[in-house]
Amino acid sequence: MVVIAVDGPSGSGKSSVSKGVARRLGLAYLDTGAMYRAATLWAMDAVGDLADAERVAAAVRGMPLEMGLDPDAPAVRLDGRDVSAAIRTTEVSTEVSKVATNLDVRAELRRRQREIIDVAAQAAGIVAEGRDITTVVAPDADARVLLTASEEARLRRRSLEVHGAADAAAVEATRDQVVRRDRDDATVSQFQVAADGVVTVDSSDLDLEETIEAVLAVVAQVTAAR
Ligand SMILES: Nc1ncnc2c1ncn2[C@@H]1O[C@H](COP(=O)(O)OP(=O)(O)OP(=O)(O)O)[C@@H](O)[C@H]1O
Ligand SMILES: Nc1ccn([C@H]2C[C@H](O)[C@@H](COP(=O)(O)O)O2)c(=O)n1
Repeated sequence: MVVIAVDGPSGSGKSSVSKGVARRLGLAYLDTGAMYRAATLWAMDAVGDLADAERVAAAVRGMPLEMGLDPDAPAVRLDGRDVSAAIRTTEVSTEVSKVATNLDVRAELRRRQREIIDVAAQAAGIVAEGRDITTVVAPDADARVLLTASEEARLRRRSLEVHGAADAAAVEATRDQVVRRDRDDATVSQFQVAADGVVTVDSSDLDLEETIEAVLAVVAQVTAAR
């Protein structure tokens, strides 16, 4: 019965590290960014114009979303259809901040995220990751971590993931998905500086396994101190 909250900027490693921590501790895993991506896909189909804040929020309130919580297969379903791949396209990545900065959408997704976390907390527990989990969605989580990495490291990682290379051209092609998106998202969430009681883990010079170990060490330390 443990709740672990992880926030951080794009490419800091939140998803990979949170899944690793959930696996190691036998916990559920919630990718809240995937919920914003699913909302974007749903609103693109249902509304079209993502600048129409009221219609987008109404569509999201009616969105039939199911979040898989298995860290080995966190499937995302919309109206029964597996959209795990469809929510990761460049189009959704480019548009998602328009939906994530809609305050009525945030209120609806926050309500759903809290419900999922509350149910999971009655069982083994959960690792939930995103931009506002440590500060807004689950500020009472047992362990709260801000996962950071230098802009250079984050651009290199995302570039390797998307383009299979980290040369200057590939890094430039990735910049919008990392730097511009963080700038837009930071207008509604605080994920660049740790809030009070949130422990920062800087993964710039760590590999994935070392980062998972560093987060597990924070969890062990803060839960032992309770
Ligand atoms: N410590 C690390 N060292 C090297 N590569 C890493 C590390 N952490 C994550 N990565 C790699 O960086 C890429 C981005 O990681 P991930 O998708 O987990 O980041 P994220 O913070 O969830 O990003 P976003 O918020 O944009 O979805 C992945 O290819 C992942 O394997
Ligand atoms: N708690 C959250 C989670 C995500 N977002 C926004 C920020 C991103 O642009 C988008 C997709 O997230 P990603 O899959 O890249 O982690 O969703 C947010 O505002 N709050």
